[in-house]
Amino acid sequence: MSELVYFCGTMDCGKSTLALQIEHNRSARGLQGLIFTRNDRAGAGVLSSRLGLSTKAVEAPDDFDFYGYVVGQLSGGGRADYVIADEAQFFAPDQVDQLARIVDDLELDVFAFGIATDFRTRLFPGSQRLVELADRIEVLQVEALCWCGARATHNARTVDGRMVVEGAQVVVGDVNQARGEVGYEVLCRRHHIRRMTAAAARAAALSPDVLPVEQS
Ligand SMILES: Nc1ncnc2c1ncn2[C@@H]1O[C@H](COP(=O)(O)OP(=O)(O)O)[C@@H](O)[C@H]1O
Ligand SMILES: Cc1cn([C@H]2C[C@H](O)[C@@H](COP(=O)(O)O)O2)c(=O)[nH]c1=O
Repeated sequence: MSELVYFCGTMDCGKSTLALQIEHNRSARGLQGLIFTRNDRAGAGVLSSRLGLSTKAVEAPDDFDFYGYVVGQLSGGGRADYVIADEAQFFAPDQVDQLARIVDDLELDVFAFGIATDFRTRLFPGSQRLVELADRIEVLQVEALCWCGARATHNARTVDGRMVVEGAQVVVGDVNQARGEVGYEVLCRRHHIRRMTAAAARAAALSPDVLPVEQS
């Protein structure tokens, strides 16, 4: 039975790496997949992982018809044994419906990868639809960690090093960005709610308010 599987986790937890591994293992056995992505940091038409691996992919903008594309491939004599879709949080809800239709009508497995929530802890529309429609939701095994050592469950956005909670939902970027740029940091819920990034925690630890009082 074919499945729509949604692999989700925070930024930097290994989703794209897993997508590349699934692709590698299946193509090593002679299967042929269709690989889609949207807004990968490495540029259009690329699925890339921070481990340095990447592969070519079909860029899927907002008006892209996943179902139509796969049907076009198959009816044109092409092969498609499975589908991989990275950065799925950026897909429109209708596009996630198309992915489900690929599973149900064309009987192909679809493996979708993406973060669930944005920098304000709100679900992306595409992620919400994946939660609603997926046969299976898999949370990645390798945990990204908050600076405090707890499992990171949320994505924070920083501007010039400070955590922000207002702004456009979509801003392509990365963790560990230089000062002055929009960046991201993964945090546990406790520290996301307190807006306590690693830099803020360091600053608080150095603050005179928390230094021990000298004994006279
Ligand atoms: N130099 C490194 N050595 C080992 N593992 C690394 C290194 N750099 C990144 N990684 C691993 O890659 C993960 C990020 O993988 P990636 O597929 O790019 O994440 P995602 O797609 O979820 O944002 C990190 O959590 C870490 O486990
Ligand atoms: C939290 C958050 C993230 N993004 C962007 C930043 C990155 O370009 C991607 C996530 O990619 P990754 O491979 O999972 O690291 O999403 C965004 O646009 N808005 C957000 O709120």
